[in-house]
Amino acid sequence: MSVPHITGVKICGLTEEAGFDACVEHGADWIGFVFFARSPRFVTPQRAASLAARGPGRAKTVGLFVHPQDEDIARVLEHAPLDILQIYASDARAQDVAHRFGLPVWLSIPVAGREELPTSCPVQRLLIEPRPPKDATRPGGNAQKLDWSLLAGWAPAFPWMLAGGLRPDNVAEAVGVTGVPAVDVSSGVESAPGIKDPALIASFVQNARGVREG
Ligand SMILES: O=C(O)c1ccccc1NCC(=O)[C@H](O)[C@H](O)COP(=O)(O)O
Repeated sequence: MSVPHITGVKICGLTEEAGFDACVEHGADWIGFVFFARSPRFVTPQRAASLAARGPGRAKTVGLFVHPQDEDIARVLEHAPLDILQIYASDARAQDVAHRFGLPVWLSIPVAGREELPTSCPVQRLLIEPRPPKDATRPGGNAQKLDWSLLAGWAPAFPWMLAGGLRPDNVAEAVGVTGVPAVDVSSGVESAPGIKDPALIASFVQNARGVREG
């Protein structure tokens, strides 16, 4: 008998209580805080700490950093209890961060074609997402969808996650087409940039998981 595999769900870019509480209530696996100042989802380390203190339930907290210096990460960790560091950086820098901070590191990999899919994982998990538009002001969180057909039949031996343009109404198809073990969403569960909608969070988690449950 095969054991049902449940899709992991990360909700990224929490800034306020209602959204945070909805992630906990609906059983998100990971809750992300964005420490990139030019993002509408930016939170201070103190704000992230105060949200996390509400009790993340079974969820783990993920801190997102863009090409961080060690001091940037250390300053956040002084206040906010992060379980995982998600970074935009080179493979070597990501490994360096993992060694320095002793925390699992997830590395974002922008992809535009099948030839860019990674063949190995230098850290604990890779986040596969689309390359940002040329005029983007941030490398992720742009509600831009990857061509999922690039991932059909891709079955790496390492942990990975799909991000970019996912929404409650397309996540089941994304999981079905790609077979991805975990998904990441930000814009698709927002009522306005930086403001999460609890009802969209509920639907997203349910639809992401529905593909493989039951
Ligand atoms: O969200 C941001 O503002 C952001 C800023 C800088 C780097 C990354 C950022 N977001 C990354 C993510 O939240 C995830 O990759 C997300 O699932 C994809 O975003 P979206 O397409 O908005 O769902």
